[in-house]
Amino acid sequence: MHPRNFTVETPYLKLGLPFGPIFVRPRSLVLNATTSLNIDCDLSDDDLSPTTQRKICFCASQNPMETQEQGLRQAKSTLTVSFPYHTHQITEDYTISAEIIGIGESGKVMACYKKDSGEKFALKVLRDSQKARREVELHWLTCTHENVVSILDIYENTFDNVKCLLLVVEFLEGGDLLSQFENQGSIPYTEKKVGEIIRQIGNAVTYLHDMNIAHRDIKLENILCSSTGEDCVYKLGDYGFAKRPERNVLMESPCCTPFYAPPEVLGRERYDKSCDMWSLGVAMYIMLCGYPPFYSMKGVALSPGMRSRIANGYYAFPREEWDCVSLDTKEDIRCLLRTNPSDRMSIHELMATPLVTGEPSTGKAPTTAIAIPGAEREESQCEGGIFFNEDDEVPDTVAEVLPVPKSVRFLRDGVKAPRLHSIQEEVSRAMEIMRMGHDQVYVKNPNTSCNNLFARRRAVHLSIPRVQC
Ligand SMILES: Nc1ncnc2c1ncn2[C@@H]1O[C@H](COP(=O)(O)OP(=O)(O)OP(=O)(O)O)[C@@H](O)[C@H]1O
Repeated sequence: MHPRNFTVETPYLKLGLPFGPIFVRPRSLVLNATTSLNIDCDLSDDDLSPTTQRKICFCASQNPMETQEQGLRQAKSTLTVSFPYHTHQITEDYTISAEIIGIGESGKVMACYKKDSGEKFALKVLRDSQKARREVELHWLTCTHENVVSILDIYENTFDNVKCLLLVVEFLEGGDLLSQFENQGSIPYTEKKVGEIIRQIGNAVTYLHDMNIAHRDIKLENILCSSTGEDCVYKLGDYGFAKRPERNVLMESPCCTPFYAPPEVLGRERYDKSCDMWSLGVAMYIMLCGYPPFYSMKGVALSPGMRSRIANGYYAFPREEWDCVSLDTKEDIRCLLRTNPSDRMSIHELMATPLVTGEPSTGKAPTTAIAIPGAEREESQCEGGIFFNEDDEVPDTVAEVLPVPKSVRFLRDGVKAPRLHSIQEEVSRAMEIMRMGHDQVYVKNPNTSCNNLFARRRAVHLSIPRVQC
């Protein structure tokens, strides 16, 4: 689409982007994501002779494009940040449109158009920070993969004395997978379709994990679709929580290998990757039945009950939706939703499953999701089924277990289901808890919180009336 057809150049202040005066400079930079990290990851341990190791270490701390173009700057901290970026104003190259493509926690994603070709792209603006730089760096390192959203250009521009990183990425017309799923009524996808989605996203995750990068925020909103048709290509985006082992431990050692890394660092790395596998399990579950495995029944953000159910792996495969799903696929989900990170299926194991490869299934019998006394009692009602009492707390005794999980009752009783988007928010917060070393704490607004437990305590102790939600 050409910008002449529909867009008027927007006053940037309206977008909260007070672009300054434009300085025109000759430029020709096209980002080329060949990066030193590829080099250090592609080598097997055997290849790591001391000379090679030193060479890699050197490469890892140098930006090979540093001298390529005026306006391109090497990031200041070479050990932690290594991506090329422009320092001239983005408006010299792109027309920023008022069209909002999506809204995420870190702000709006806007449409922008390349001035010389009229091509549409998506623009993400991040306030410059260590976290933002990590996001851009890890995304840039992996963005040449066909199932990762490609980065076209990166700018470092200052607006009102606030330094920002501007990320121009390919625009994916099909939008995010959660919206696509909801737009068709949250009707479960077939196993074939889920297998195809997981195959593509799994390819991206394999690529990341093999580079020792954990995405840590895999969810349907962060899977972007090239189209709404059968030929859709699925791509992983939003590296806001992505992480790889601390460079100062793994890279600053004299020979540039993990020999000096303490076990907790290596352990954490494995933990982070297994967090991705758990998320893939949740995504698969949602796509196969139309509701998530874990959520609060009271429509509140992450309740104590939901938290406990996640921690204990209490979820169900209610028959109504899951009878038509193969035993193998349910078993895959069980292996992905294992509570102990080290027991969880790895990405390589997932990629070898019949669901992903499309090969005939072995038809092996499933194991139970979690062994709790009395769970067998429910088998007739819901396979692998567990939990849920009225107060959204984890049941203390088996007697409190309901035969039909409340999690799906709203579907059967014709009650309007909560939008998956709001449920996903809760799952996202659960993810925050699962991430080790997460650097954001979510604090609810006490005046508007609908959390029942909090409301009860507030009413009892402070005589403040309950919020009507
Ligand atoms: N390249 C793109 N093409 C099309 N839509 C996009 C693109 N990038 C982002 N979006 C839309 O914008 C939404 C938010 O984008 P993104 O996840 O990158 O932002 P965020 O602020 O990091 O969000 P989050 O809340 O997940 O942290 C996406 O869910 C998607 O709907």
